[in-house]
Amino acid sequence: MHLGTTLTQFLIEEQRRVQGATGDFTGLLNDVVTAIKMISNGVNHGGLLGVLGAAGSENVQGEEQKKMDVISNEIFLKRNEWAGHLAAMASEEMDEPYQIPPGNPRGKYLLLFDPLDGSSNMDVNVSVGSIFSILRCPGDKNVDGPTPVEAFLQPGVKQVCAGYAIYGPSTMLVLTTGHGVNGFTLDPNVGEFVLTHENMRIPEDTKEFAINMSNYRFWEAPVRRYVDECIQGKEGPRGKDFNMRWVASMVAEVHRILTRGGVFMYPMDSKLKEKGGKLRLMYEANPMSFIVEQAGGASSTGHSRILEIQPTHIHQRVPVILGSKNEVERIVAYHKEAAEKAA
Ligand SMILES: O=P(O)(O)OC[C@H]1O[C@](O)(COP(=O)(O)O)[C@@H](O)[C@@H]1O
Ligand SMILES: [Mg+2]
Ligand SMILES: [Mg+2]
Repeated sequence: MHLGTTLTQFLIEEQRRVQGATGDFTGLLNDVVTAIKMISNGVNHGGLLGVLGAAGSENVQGEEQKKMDVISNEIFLKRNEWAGHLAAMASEEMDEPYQIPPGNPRGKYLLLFDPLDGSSNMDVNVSVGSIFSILRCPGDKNVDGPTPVEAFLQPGVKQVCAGYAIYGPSTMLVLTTGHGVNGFTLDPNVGEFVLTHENMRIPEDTKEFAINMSNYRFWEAPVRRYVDECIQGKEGPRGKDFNMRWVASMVAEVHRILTRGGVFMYPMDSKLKEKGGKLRLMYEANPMSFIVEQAGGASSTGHSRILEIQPTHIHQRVPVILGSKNEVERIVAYHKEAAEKAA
């Protein structure tokens, strides 16, 4: 594959390498990509299309929905419900799994998505994104009746594909099917994603961290220790100065980490304890962890590898610490030391 390859070409080539591929997966990704192009168009036009501001509703998580959250969710559903690739879908914006409408063909895959990530950034014209994860649906696709929630409850290691789109100065799509990570940039004049970032790798070391510092007083001791050591800079135990970033859009943070390294944390804290964390396992943490690991990085809750968590709920939340491998391993070691001391 060479730079300049279109995403369509890339997908067909990749499927050729998989013996017995039916073209189903390529068809599914094409529909996901069409949804992403439509959302990109809406995000880019912003105020011109009247898509800024609140929708006046709340999602299943009790969070205020932005107009563009609702529109993006609808686009994902409509682009993916008709072609017969999917058994069902699950979204951040919907309480229950979305069933393929009666009369439409059903397929063997499950699609999970956060249709618009970082949507609080929409109104201030800062980067937002979409995140998706594809799983195989267990069982027989021709069985009548709705796909049960249990079909979705598979650990992240079972993902067939994960990706995100970032709607920034340019629109990019970054994805993995378990053979490394590749980035494509949307050429708006042609309407095609073109391979621009081949085999993306995360440097193992970094001098940059991302965390919402306003939660400092709620954090657990190992995270405080890590951040305290970073901000002591050259004079502290790390012996080097660190930089900090917080975009409040996980897609933007992960994209920066894939581009130049770094560590991103939305850790457990005392006010999130009851919920289990801030970020959602199945359509935020799992797809991002798959991408990060495929790029040579690491991803953990602080105590365990995110991709190995057995989900119990489609909207389950988890603490997330991901990025440059050596830094994530250091934070995990701090958690282990603290747990051993407490025991
Ligand atoms: O409000 P905070 O604490 O800055 O949280 C920001 C985090 O919440 C999220 O925006 C959650 O995503 P949604 O916009 O999809 O709810 C993450 O992308 C981001 O990392
Ligand atoms: Mg999100
Ligand atoms: Mg969202």
